[in-house]
Amino acid sequence: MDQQDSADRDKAAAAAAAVAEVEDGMLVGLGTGSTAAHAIRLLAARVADGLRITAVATSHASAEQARAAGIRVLDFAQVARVDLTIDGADRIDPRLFAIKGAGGAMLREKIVAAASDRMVVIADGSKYRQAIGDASVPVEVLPFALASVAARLGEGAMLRQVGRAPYHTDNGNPVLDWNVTLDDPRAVASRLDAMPGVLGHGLFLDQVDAAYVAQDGVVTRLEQRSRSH
Ligand SMILES: O=C[C@H](O)[C@H](O)[C@H](O)COP(=O)(O)O
Repeated sequence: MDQQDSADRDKAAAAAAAVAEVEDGMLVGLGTGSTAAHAIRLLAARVADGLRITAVATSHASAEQARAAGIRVLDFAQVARVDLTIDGADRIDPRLFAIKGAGGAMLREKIVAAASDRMVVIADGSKYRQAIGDASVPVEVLPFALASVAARLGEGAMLRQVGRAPYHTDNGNPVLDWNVTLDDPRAVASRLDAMPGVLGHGLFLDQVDAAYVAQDGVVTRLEQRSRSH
């Protein structure tokens, strides 16, 4: 088995562990990305077997996948609370600090995570580090503020592109991938949170309640002991 197959198997194993937490009657938040796609597939299989749930999605792609697989997806704009959200991450560490947004969904993901009683990250072992820090931080910016925010972030900020065109999120906004030192993630997050024109970013420092990380088929659960939403 090549490395990609084994990472994909680990993504599926982590997803299965999280999907096992879903109970009848729950409103489930569906994350975005290749690992979350496994969770949606496995959840749909449980729905086909009789599990009764509703869901909200953090991206158009996840909503489409879920609906096509038979999951009832509500409009999140009408939803105040979510029971359990299952989502991927680009980096996760033992503090349950995460970097998200390689797929551009971090703003909706953070909004849904903040509305969730429990937010669980699922990841293969390649995402796990002793401390987050070697991935750039995606920053979603109001188009009006693009140049001014890029100037404030400095040389480390690169406009995300698809081919030669600027990438746009599901919200219609551009993304700056910011290569920044993360010795003090809270200071970096506070700086971004306070910057006019920044709509959201991929540093998740207070949202993750638990993580399932799978390496070579072995799933490890990391649990945040005290988290108040
Ligand atoms: O914007 C995308 C999300 O934050 C994803 O959950 C994250 O990038 C992980 O994606 P994947 O499971 O495909 O590695």
